[in-house]
Amino acid sequence: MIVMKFGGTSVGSVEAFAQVANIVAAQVEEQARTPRPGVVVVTSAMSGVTNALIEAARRAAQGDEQYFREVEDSLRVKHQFVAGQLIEDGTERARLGALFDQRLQEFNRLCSSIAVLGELTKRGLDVVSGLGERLSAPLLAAVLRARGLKAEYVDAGELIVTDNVHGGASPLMELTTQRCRSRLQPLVDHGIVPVITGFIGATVEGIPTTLGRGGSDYSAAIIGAALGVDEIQIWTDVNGVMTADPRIVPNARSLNQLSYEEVAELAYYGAKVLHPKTVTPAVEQKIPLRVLNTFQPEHPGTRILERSDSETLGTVKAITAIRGLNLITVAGRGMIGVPGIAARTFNSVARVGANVLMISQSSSEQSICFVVPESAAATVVEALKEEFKAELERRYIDRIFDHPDIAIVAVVGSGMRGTPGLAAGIFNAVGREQINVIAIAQGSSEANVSLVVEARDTAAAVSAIHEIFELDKPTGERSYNRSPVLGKMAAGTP
Ligand SMILES: Nc1ncnc2c1ncn2[C@@H]1O[C@H](COP(=O)(O)OP(=O)(O)O)[C@@H](O)[C@H]1O
Ligand SMILES: N[C@@H](CC(=O)OP(=O)(O)O)C(=O)O
Repeated sequence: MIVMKFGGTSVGSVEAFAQVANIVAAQVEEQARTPRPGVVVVTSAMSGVTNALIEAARRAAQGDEQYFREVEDSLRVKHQFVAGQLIEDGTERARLGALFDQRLQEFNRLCSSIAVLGELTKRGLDVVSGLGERLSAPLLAAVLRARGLKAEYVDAGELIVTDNVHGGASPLMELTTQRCRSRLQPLVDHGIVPVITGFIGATVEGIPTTLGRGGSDYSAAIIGAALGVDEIQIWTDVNGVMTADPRIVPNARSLNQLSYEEVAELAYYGAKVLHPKTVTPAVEQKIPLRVLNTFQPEHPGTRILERSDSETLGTVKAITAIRGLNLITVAGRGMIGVPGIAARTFNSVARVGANVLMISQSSSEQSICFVVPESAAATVVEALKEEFKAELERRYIDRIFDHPDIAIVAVVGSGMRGTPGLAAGIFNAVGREQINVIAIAQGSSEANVSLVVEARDTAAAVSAIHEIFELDKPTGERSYNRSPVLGKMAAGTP
C-alpha cells in the first residue's frame, strides 16, 4: 500500500490532472500485484489557489470587498474548466458544480464577515486558506472516476486531528491513526482510492486548521504513518530532490538517494520540494519516501531512506538557502564569563515566540548572534533590550542590534563533520565571489554546515559552493573524493 501526494503544480492544469490520473492508474495496477494492495491519494490545491485565497482574505480585512469576489469567480471558472474538459458524465459535472458553488459561497461569506469585522484571525485564515484543497480533492476524485478508477473524496478534517496552533498545526497521532484506519482502510480494502485534501486538519472539536504552507507533504506522511504504508510518494514538478534549487542552479543534479537526516536539513533550510516536518512521521516507522516528477514519471526520482548511500558518506550532497531572515547580535566585553547570558537571551526569544534558525557564538564569548525570521526581529530586539536593561546600563553589554536582509546558506551531507577541508572549500568558494560570510555554524548535526550571507549574495553563494564541490557531476566523476581543497592539494594545484 502506498500514499501518493500531488502538489499544486501537479494539479495546476487540465493536462496535469490527466497526467495525475494516468500515474495513479498505473500505480493502482502495480500495487494490485503486491501482498498489500492499495493506493491513497493526497492532493494540494491547484497551483496559485492558496495564495489567491490568502490574499483575498487579507484584502477583505482591509475593507476591500471587490477582490475576493473576483477571486471567487476566477476559482469557479478554473475548476469548472478542468471538470468540463475531463469529465463527460453530465450528472457528475453537475454534482461537482454544486459542490464548487457551495465551497465558493462559503468563501464569499467568510470574506464578507472578515471585511465587516475588519480583522483576520489565524483561525479565520485557516478556514479560508484550506478551501483550495476542498475544491481540488473532489475534482481529482471525479477525474479518477472518469478515468475508470474507483475513487472517493475524503476531507482530511475527518482524518487528521491536530492541536489548535492555527497556521502551523501538529497532528495528534493516536487519534489521527484511529480515524485514518477506520475511515480509509475499508475503502482501500474495497479497491477504492481515497482522494484526500492535503494541508488541512481539524482540532478535536472539529475546528479547521492548516499544517503550514507546503503542508500537503506533511499530510501525506501523517496518513502514510497512520496506515503503516510501504512507501510515501511526493509527486512534484522536478526530478526528485536536487543538489540545489534548479531555479538558482540550472545544472543542479537529481540525487538518487538521501537519508531522512539529510532531507530534513535540506527542507528545514529552504528546499521547498519538501515540507520540513514531512519526514518525522515516516522516520518513526522507517517508511521510505520517494520524490518523483509528475511530468517525467519514468524518472526514478529520489529515494529517502534511513541512511544515505554509503559511498557518498562524508561528501556534500546539496546546497540550499533560506531568505527573509535577520541576524540578531548581543555583544559586550562584560559578557565574558557571565553565566546565564545565553539562557536569558534565548528565554527572551522563546517568550516572544520567535523561531531561532541558527546560533553562532564567538569563542571569546563577547557576542552571541542568532538568526530569526525578519518578521520577528523587531519584537526580539525589544524583548532583549528589556531583559538586559541593567547590563546595558552597566556596559556589561555594549550593544543589542539586528542585521536585516540576510540569508542562511546550508551545505548538507551526512557525516561531513569528519571531512577535512570542508570549511576551506566553502570559504574558497564564497571568497572567490567576494562574498562576505557574516556568521557560520556547524551545529550538532553532522549533516549541515550553515553560513549567513547578505540576502543579495544568496544565489551567488549557492552557485559558487555548488561549483567548487562539483555537485553537477556524479560522485565518481568529481576531481576529488571528499573535499575539493584536498582534491587540489592531492593534485598539487593551489
Ligand atoms: N533541493 C531542491 N530540489 C528540488 N527542488 C527544489 C529544491 N530546492 C527548491 N526546490 C524547488 O521546489 C519546487 C517544488 O516544490 P513546490 O513548488 O512546493 O512543488 P509542489 O507544488 O509540487 O509542492 C521545485 O520546482 C524547485 O524549484
Ligand atoms: N496548498 C498549500 C499546501 C501545499 O502543500 O501546497 P504545494 O503542494 O503546492 O506546496 C500551500 O500552498 O501551502
